[in-house]
Amino acid sequence: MMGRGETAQSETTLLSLERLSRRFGDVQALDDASLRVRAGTVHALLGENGAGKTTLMRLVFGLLTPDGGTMLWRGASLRVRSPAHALSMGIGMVHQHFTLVPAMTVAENVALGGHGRFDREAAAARVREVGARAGLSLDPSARVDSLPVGAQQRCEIVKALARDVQLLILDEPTAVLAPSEARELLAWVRRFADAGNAVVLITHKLRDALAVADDVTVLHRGRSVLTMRAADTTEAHLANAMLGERTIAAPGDVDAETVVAAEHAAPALDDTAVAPTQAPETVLSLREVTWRDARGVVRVQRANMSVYRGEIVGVAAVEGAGQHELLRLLSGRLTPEQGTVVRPADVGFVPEDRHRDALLLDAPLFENVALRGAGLRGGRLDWAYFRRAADELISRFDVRATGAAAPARALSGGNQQKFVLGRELSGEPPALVVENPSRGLDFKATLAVQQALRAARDRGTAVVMYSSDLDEVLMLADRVYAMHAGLVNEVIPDRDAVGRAMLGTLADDAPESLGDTDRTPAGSSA
Ligand SMILES: Nc1ncnc2c1ncn2[C@@H]1O[C@H](COP(=O)(O)OP(=O)(O)OP(=O)(O)O)[C@@H](O)[C@H]1O
Repeated sequence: MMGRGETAQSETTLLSLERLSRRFGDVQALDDASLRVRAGTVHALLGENGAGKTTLMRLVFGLLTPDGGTMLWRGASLRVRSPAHALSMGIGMVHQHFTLVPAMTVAENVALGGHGRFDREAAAARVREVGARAGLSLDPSARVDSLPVGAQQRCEIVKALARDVQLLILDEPTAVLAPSEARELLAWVRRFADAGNAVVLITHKLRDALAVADDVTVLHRGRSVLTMRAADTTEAHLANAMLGERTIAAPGDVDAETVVAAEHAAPALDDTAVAPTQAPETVLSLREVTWRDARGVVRVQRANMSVYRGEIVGVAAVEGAGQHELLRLLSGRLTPEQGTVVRPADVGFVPEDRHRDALLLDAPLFENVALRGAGLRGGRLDWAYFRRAADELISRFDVRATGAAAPARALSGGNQQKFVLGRELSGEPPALVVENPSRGLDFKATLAVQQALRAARDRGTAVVMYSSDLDEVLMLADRVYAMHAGLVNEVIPDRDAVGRAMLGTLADDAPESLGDTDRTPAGSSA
């Protein structure tokens, strides 16, 4: 079955995709896409939002069939009927949106889709065994919905490994992770490949790609435009390939150097912001706000916070510190158990899980536009207006979609994110709360989103943004609140101080702590 090159393991081609094509209605999602994955390697698959990366890997995992082209697995023709079939051949995939059953335990999820009767002890033992072998620790009896996102991802990976996969496809795995978790995951990816397996890593982080991958392939509008050894290329080169032939930047376009500069941008305070001359106008505020989850655990404890007109307030926290709940209290998605929330009727909100919380996937885009502010409207809906608004949003935010009538499901992950952000910004709400706003976006879209947030701030919107990437918080925020174990404190926007406050190691009386009392914005004379 194997190719003739198996003497040197790294020369054995596990998966070979030749000139694949796939169309959805009017959209040619793939057109001449090729990829060769060698055993023992990590292969980074790069490309702009909507370039066709996920579609290509769905062909391999049996979720879609190609219109044309050839797929080979260990040198033999590959026809995949279903994900179960792919798994039985040794091909696994972890999606951008997890497919675990939240109310079931880790062991139950891992056993799901296997054969024979469910044996709790055997399933738990299997999770422990696979986890130990891979160095991915997991409690088999934990319910998935009680796990932080990093552990949910380990569960997805262990689920694939329990089926003895040799090729693991990871679709933007680090997008949901905190930087330390991302480093751990990439180190694991390297070890898994070194053991003779292979990984296809879809990522928007060029630095990660170059750090961990042996080979890289760049897709542009459904075509492979570059394949090389990672050691022979640079971020600027890859960025150019991702932007296609437009290497000379058009006015307002982003060039590769800007991209690299953006990726390496040192966290800096935005000292160009105009200092307000009058007393700042509070748009959002929390006073002694406490919130408890269904199990009685205090997630937000006596929080005090003020957000003024025309500023970006950054929230910095490690996973599970209560930031998820804090953002929902600020945007009116949760009601406090104690304390007072003051907010305008209209608060734009971009939740991190756009699939679950922000979109009706099977509804057309114009109906998804109408979701915004639906609770505030009475009476008839002006559909012609929503169609026009959807068209405008598609062009303004560079959403790649066939039009306002396309269902949200037909958009690539990054384009869904751009659409949701554009929708929440439309109508210029007085306040905007965003959670991981650039998750899943390519570098060009990330810069565009950061620009859009700054522009909203400059128009007077009170913006609250949380990002699991601390550098992004520091780069965008005028003021920073750090959260640790449900406690909210304003901290000077300095990397070390914020980092320590996130870990709960910053004492209240430390000079960097601004305590939990309100401050006027920096530079204010009030
Ligand atoms: N089920 C579908 N129906 C219609 N169009 C689709 C469908 N799935 C994907 N597409 C289209 O195919 C193109 C490629 O999408 P794909 O999800 O593969 O991109 P991607 O490179 O993974 O993007 P991202 O980085 O944003 O996740 C996009 O234009 C998308 O709108």
